[in-house]
Amino acid sequence: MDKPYLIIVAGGSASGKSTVVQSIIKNAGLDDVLDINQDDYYNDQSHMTMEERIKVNYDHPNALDNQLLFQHIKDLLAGKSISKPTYDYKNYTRAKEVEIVHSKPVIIVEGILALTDKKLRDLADLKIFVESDNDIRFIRRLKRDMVSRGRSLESVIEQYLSTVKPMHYQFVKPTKRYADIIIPNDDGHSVAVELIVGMLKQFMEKKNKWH
Ligand SMILES: Nc1ncnc2c1ncn2[C@@H]1O[C@H](COP(=O)(O)OP(=O)(O)O)[C@@H](O)[C@H]1O
Ligand SMILES: Nc1ccn([C@@H]2O[C@H](COP(=O)(O)O)[C@@H](O)[C@H]2O)c(=O)n1
Repeated sequence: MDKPYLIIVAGGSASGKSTVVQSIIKNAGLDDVLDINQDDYYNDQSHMTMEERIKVNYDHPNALDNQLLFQHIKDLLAGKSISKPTYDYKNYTRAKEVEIVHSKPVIIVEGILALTDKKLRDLADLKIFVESDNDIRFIRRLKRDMVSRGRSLESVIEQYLSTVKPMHYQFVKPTKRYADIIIPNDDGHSVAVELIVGMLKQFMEKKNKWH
C-alpha cells in the first residue's frame, strides 16, 4: 500500500471540525477515508474520583496522550492496524471498549490541539484550521454539551470561562499559523470543502493510475 494521505484538522471547540470533516468525506464520495478524533486520546482517568475528573483542564495539551496518538498515526501511515481508545464524555474518562482500526488511503485527524505537536504536524500532507466566532462557538458548545455530553448549563458556562476560553487563546488559536488552509465556519463552508475535495480526488486518481 502507498503511504496514506494525512489531513490534520484543528480549530476551537465547536468551531465545526467534525461537521467540516463529514462534509469533506460525503462530498468526496470516498469510502476509503479514516476519521480519527483526537478526543479519543484524552488520558485514561479511571483511577480518579469523579470530583477529580471534573476539575481537569481538558483544553491543555497535557490532558491528552499525544505520544499514543503519534504512535498510532505512524502505525496507520505504515499500513498497520491499531487498537484505538474510545472516550466517554459523561464519565470524563476513556471507555472500556477499544476499536480495531485498519489503515485507509486517506486519514483525517481532528481535534482542538491536533496541530500542537510538531512531530504529528510534520507527518501531515494537508493542515486545516476551522475558525468560527467565539460567541457562535460557545452557543454551539452549550447546545451540544447539554444534549450529547450530559452537561448542565452551569457546568458548561463555568468550564468555558475557567479553561476553554483561556486555553483557546494560549494553545489552540496560535496553531492557526501552521495551517495550509483556514476555513471560516460561522455560516457555511462549501467553497473550502469543494477545494479540499478537488485535492483529494486528484490524489486518489494519481494513486489509482499507479496501480
Ligand atoms: N456551519 C455551521 N452552521 C450551523 N451549525 C454548525 C455549523 N458547523 C457546525 N455546526 C454545529 O455546531 C456544533 C459543533 O460542531 P462540531 O462539528 O461538532 O464542532 P467541533 O468538531 O469543532 O467541536 C454541532 O451541533 C454542529 O451541528
Ligand atoms: N471529559 C472531557 C473531555 C473533553 N472536553 C471538552 O471537549 C472539547 C474538545 O472537543 P470538541 O469536539 O469541542 O473539539 C474541549 O474543549 C474540552 O473542554 C470536556 O468537556 N470533557
